Amino acid sequence: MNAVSQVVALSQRNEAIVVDGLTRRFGNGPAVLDQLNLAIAPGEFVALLGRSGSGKSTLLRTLAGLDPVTEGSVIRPRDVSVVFQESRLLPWKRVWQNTVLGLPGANQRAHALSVLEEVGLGHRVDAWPLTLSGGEAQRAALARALVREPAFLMLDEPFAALDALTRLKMQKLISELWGRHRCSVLLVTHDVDEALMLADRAVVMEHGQIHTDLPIPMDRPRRHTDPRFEHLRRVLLESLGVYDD
Ligand SMILES: Nc1ncnc2c1ncn2[C@@H]1O[C@H](COP(=O)(O)OP(=O)(O)OP(=O)(O)O)[C@@H](O)[C@H]1O
Repeated sequence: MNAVSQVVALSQRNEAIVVDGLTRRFGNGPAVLDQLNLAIAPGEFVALLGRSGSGKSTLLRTLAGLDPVTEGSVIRPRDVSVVFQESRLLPWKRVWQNTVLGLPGANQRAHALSVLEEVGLGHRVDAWPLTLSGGEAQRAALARALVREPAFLMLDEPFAALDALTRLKMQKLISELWGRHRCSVLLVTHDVDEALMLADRAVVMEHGQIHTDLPIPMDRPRRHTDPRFEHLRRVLLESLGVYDD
């Protein structure tokens, strides 16, 4: 069985993500996603890059079921969570209440506490969202995503608004959480180094399609000093058109 049929077979057990010939248009405009194909294996970490306006967020929103499909098909697990650039916490609910919002079942607070502890926010469980720092708010958003134990976690530039040091800490946290939960991850990022530090594969979008699909065969934990890092960075920057003109 080849790799694609393996992924298709797994998708029939609701564990993989398979995007087949996906097209998305807004009104009569050009296709933002143009017969796009992408497969993500269970537990795989994929970084999605591309120039501004190349359709990354549209792809993610479509995968999350937030945007309709014009043509083609999307197969994905039922349990998905999305973390956006801004935390989207409800300001009138405490952090722990935000974390378990909408979840059924008893022991909600204990459940929230354990996941908030896991993301390093155990000391802020009763805080109001507006009193959190940017990094803390994104930790809370991650806790809210993880508490649902998603089979597929989508991250849309979750660290873009954070300062450089907080961003590095959050990358480390994501790497640890993924190591523990082993869900499939799609991370939208503009940051080539972030993709190389975290992902198994980096895919680059262009003209509504996947233009580059680059495996990142480096052991974890990764170091910027790994000699393969510089080579992969150059390949990715080239595919993003950084060296054009
Ligand atoms: N609701 C909408 N109505 C009309 N056009 C839209 C809508 N949402 C997105 N688009 C268009 O689709 C294209 C892709 O947008 P998208 O936000 O997916 O790009 P992106 O790669 O995520 O960009 P960025 O990196 O700047 O966030 C853009 O040309 C955008 O104007």
